Amino acid sequence: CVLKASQKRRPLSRLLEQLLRNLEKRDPNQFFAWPVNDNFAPGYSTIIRRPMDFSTMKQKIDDNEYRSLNCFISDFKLMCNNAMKYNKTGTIYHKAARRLLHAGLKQLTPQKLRPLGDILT
Ligand SMILES: COc1ccc(C(=O)NC2CCC2)cc1-c1cc(C(C)=O)n2cccnc12
Repeated sequence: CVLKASQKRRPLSRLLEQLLRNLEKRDPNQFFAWPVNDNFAPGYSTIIRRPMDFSTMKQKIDDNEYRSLNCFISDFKLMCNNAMKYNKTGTIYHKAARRLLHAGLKQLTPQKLRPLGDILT
């Protein structure tokens, strides 16, 4: 059947949605699913200038804000680094962020992405 214009997704958007779903699986506690709330993280919005979370990344995909895979990867790194900056070493959030960053970047290596073909060029 012919896809309606609204259903037509850019190849990059379809790829990024797939990558996002795989990254979200590495966050079973959903610590990174939504923006961090200052009520649960005192002073968060003064310490972290550029907050990022998976729901915001999903919105940016839907709004076609990512011009490249690298921009997407930068937001993923920003999200993890924010958590390692705000939360002290040894906390569940710092450990979760380090684990998520490590596992996520392994999924985003050129070797893993090359099979996806020329979408990335
Ligand atoms: C969307 O953010 C969250 C959502 C849920 C939870 C959560 O379920 N925390 C329970 C585990 C012990 C309390 C924590 C967070 C959370 C993430 C973070 C991050 C990512 O820094 N955070 C920092 C301080 C306090 N809470 C959090």
